[in-house]
Amino acid sequence: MQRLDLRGSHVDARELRARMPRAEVDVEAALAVVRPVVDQVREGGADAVRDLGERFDGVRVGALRVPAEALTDALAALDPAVRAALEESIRRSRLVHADQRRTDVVTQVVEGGTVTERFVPVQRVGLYVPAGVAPLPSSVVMNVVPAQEAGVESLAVATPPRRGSGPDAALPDPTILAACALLGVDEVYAVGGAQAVAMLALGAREADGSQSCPPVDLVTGPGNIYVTAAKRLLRGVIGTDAEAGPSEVAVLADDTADPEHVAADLISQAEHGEASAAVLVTDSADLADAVDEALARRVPATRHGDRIAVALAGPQSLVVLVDDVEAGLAVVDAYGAEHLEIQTRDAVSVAARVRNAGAVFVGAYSPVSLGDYCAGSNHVLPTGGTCAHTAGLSVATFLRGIHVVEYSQAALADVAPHVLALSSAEDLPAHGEAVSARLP
Ligand SMILES: NC(=O)c1ccc[n+]([C@@H]2O[C@H](COP(=O)([O-])OP(=O)(O)OC[C@H]3O[C@@H](n4cnc5c(N)ncnc54)[C@H](O)[C@@H]3O)[C@@H](O)[C@H]2O)c1
Ligand SMILES: N[C@H](CO)Cc1c[nH]c[nH+]1
Repeated sequence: MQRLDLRGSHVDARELRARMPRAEVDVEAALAVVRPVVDQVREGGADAVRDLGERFDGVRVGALRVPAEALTDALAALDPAVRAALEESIRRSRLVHADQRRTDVVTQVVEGGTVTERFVPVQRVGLYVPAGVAPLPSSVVMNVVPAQEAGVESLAVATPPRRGSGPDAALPDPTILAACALLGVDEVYAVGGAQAVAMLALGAREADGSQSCPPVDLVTGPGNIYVTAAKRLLRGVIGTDAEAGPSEVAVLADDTADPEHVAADLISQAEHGEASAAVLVTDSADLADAVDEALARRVPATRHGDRIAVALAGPQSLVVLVDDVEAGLAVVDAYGAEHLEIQTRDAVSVAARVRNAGAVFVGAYSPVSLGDYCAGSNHVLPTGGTCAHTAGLSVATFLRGIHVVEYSQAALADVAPHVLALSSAEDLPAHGEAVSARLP
């Protein structure tokens, strides 16, 4: 990996941010691809979705919605070890997400005047599950469990169809289907990429006028640049979660870290694809050298070594040398990684001081891939530095807090002079008149 040596230099947060590279993800170019895709789905409905699937996934899907038997067959055929793993992942995820449920909050503002924040689930949501480079059944769990725990009534999963011409071609990956079945999800569409986001957002009708996919209110889930660009383009028509694009890991480590662990963790996220980012921030040049040596050994030996090597050699991946862990904290905060590992002395207190990260993994035995599958935490996390303003997927993503205001006449009369003063300050007297009309 390339090196950035910040030792001895005092760089402020803004400059640090500018010097920490990201993958060269050209969202503008992706938007140019995605805009006509969205227009085509808007105008052509279900047939347009089929045409786009044929173009981008190399397979023409008949029924966009996966038949119920395909879901039950996939579950019946699921490898028992994978089934047990998915069940454990679901169980842990439910524990964490059930604790995120919100109860209504009633605030007595004055005698006779209350404001209640009532948490209401989004009615219908679309959950995107990636399957381009690799099918991600774990992303079914990460999308569906928080939506279910929030109490969402209607949820639809969209995921790309498989290429080829065998009996299962044009159906999604069978483990993804089995995960949906395990979670009781029966509305699954064999549609991927930007056309999936457009179909979920706009709905898709068949040529005979029947509704193939009713539109949703919110689309969540990770995906590649086209999925991300479509979510950005359709925001407003639908709500969206964070931009969960190409995976990233940053490791803040000192000389107590095990270089084999660090190398294995950097490789694990680089495995997602050539645009993935792996960053090591350390005050130990010896550790940096040992990690480089471990990478040189491990990358060629692992199954997806080719794409990992591209990701690690890319401008988005690097080793940053700093004076001490304090300076390292400033670097990782400026970078704002999707996943941040703390492998230092006193990792718990270092982790407690992190301000920007999608999720933080503390100490030697909390590798990022534990969070990908079975920690109980959510793996749909903000990338590209968007953790500075947006959190990863949780029950809160699927809830809206609605304020319910209830004042008595006396409580209204009490505050009326203030309302009248503000309405006249804003030159909106009718606002004030709506209050005075109620008072004797
Ligand atoms: N941040 C997170 O929380 C998180 C979690 C899991 C995965 N991820 C990321 O999600 C991404 C998944 O991407 P993926 O590609 O494997 O799967 P994907 O399902 O997101 O994308 C595949 C789809 O992209 C469309 N597509 C492919 N090439 C296209 C082109 N040239 N023009 C238009 N559309 C095209 C196709 O329709 C295909 O079905 C990875 O980058 C991974 O790192 C992120
Ligand atoms: N690392 C991904 C989040 O960036 C999540 C994932 C799914 N499968 C494996 N990993």
